[in-house]
Amino acid sequence: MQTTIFNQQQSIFNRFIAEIRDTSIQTDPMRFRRNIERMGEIMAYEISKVLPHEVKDVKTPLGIAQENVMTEEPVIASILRAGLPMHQGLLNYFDRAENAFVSAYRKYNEKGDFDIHIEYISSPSLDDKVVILSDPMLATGTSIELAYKALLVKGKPKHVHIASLIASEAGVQYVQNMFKDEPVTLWLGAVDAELSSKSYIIPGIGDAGDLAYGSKI
Ligand SMILES: O=P(O)(O)OC[C@H]1O[C@H](OP(=O)(O)OP(=O)(O)O)[C@H](O)[C@@H]1O
Ligand SMILES: O=c1cc[nH]c(=O)[nH]1
Ligand SMILES: [Mg+2]
Repeated sequence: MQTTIFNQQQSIFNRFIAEIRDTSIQTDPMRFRRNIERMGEIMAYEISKVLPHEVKDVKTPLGIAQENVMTEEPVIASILRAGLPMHQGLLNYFDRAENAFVSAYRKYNEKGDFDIHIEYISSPSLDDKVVILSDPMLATGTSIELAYKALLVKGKPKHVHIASLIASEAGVQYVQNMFKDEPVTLWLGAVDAELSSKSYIIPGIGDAGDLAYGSKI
């Protein structure tokens, strides 16, 4: 499966990743959300390079220009709630995209184990569409898996681009294995080595949803 890991190259993207990890900067939730949005924008730009393009005539006030432009818009599908700022970043560039949202949250029991619950889905038809499935965190990979399966009720995409900012090695392997026979491309900001006993990414960033929107009860 084609997998791009952004922080393996030098770019301004790495400063944004560093800032969302940094506890002294995480105290500013607006900066946290905006950094995630900015990384969504950069990912949109990189993903756009592999989407179908065609040379079109463009009428200017002084003549005809030929430009190689995208011929179809993706559907941006994001996992609530931490996916919201990244969704906005992707949508800032793919501004004519259709949009889908899936809720997925970890419901913990007394033992500290959790199940992932999907209770909400809102999506256009996905039949034969290019879908960007976005979630800033890919820890075990279960949220991506369940969100994708829930979205299939809305149709079978022709290609899925999975976009995550921080992933764990185990989560990447899980997703690569799950989608090994499917037309899926992975776009990752950084891949961290470990998962904690509570399935948090180490060193990771902590809880992305809480950092963006505050703790929940
Ligand atoms: O790969 P996984 O092990 O499934 O973990 C990743 C998921 O965890 C986070 O959501 P969370 O459940 O914390 O919900 P939230 O966005 O509402 O905080 C994150 O945004 C992913 O959706
Ligand atoms: O490290 C993690 C794992 C899941 N969800 C998060 O927000 N962070
Ligand atoms: Mg969370």
